[in-house]
Amino acid sequence: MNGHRRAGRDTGPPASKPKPAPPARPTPPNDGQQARDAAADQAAAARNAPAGSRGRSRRRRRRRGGARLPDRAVVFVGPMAAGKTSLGKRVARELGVPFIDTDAVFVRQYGPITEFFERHGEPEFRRLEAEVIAAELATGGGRIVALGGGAVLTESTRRLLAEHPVVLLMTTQEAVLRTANLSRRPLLRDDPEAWGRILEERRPLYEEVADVTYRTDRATKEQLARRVAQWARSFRKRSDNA
Ligand SMILES: Nc1ncnc2c1ncn2[C@@H]1O[C@H](COP(=O)(O)OP(=O)(O)OP(=O)(O)O)[C@@H](O)[C@H]1O
Ligand SMILES: O=C(O)C1=C[C@@H](O)[C@@H](O)[C@H](O)C1
Ligand SMILES: [Mg+2]
Repeated sequence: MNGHRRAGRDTGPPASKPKPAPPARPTPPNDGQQARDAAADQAAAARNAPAGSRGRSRRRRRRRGGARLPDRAVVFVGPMAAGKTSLGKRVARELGVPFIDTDAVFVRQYGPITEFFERHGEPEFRRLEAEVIAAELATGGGRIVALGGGAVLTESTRRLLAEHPVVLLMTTQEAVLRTANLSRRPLLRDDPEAWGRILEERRPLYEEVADVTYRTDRATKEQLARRVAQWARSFRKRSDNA
């Protein structure tokens, strides 16, 4: 599992694997790849099924009856501009649950993040960001919560994530520089190439908290939203089985 603490599909570290230039987005439908992705999603769901429910008949029954989203936040983490906000919104729509973006909650409470960084510095941002996240995760009910790119730096946040299904979104620096609006991201505004360096520093933390990884530079938002929604419906934390 390439260092993942819990089971899930890991499509591999994008920055360190030699690979052909990524296709221009949106990625054209690729039936072979889609079939492989669907099979991988089902395998991940089966691995995470509650103890005693891994037989084929139980899985079939669950598909027919429609698996339910866990009664808690499904959390999106990942590097800056990987797609946590835009994909999170789509997955929430797909599942019919609320979407919360903790960066947006922060902005409502404390003002624009770029200005906050300039006035108060990163440590104060992290302290308040962790408070915002803890408050959101304490709210029950099925929903999607997208975190800021650096939220996993805070240990108390990582501890809270152990109780939630966590989706790691990964992409490449090339894709980010092509698509993202860097002026809204204070850590990248003056040095866009810092994206890769920051990712390498944070990668172990992302992998520590993640239950599953999806690459957002290899499929359209629509394709990914369906896959992630399906995964979220069938995923159960190991602690749920006790
Ligand atoms: N397949 C995809 N999935 C998600 N986002 C994509 C995809 N393809 C392109 N994008 C684009 O990537 C950009 C970055 O997305 P977004 O703002 O959701 O990232 P983020 O992870 O929330 O970033 P931050 O860490 O700064 O909050 C957006 O312009 C989005 O439309
Ligand atoms: O990766 C980061 O450190 C950040 C990502 C954004 O989502 C914001 O939370 C903020 O700009 C910091
Ligand atoms: Mg975001």
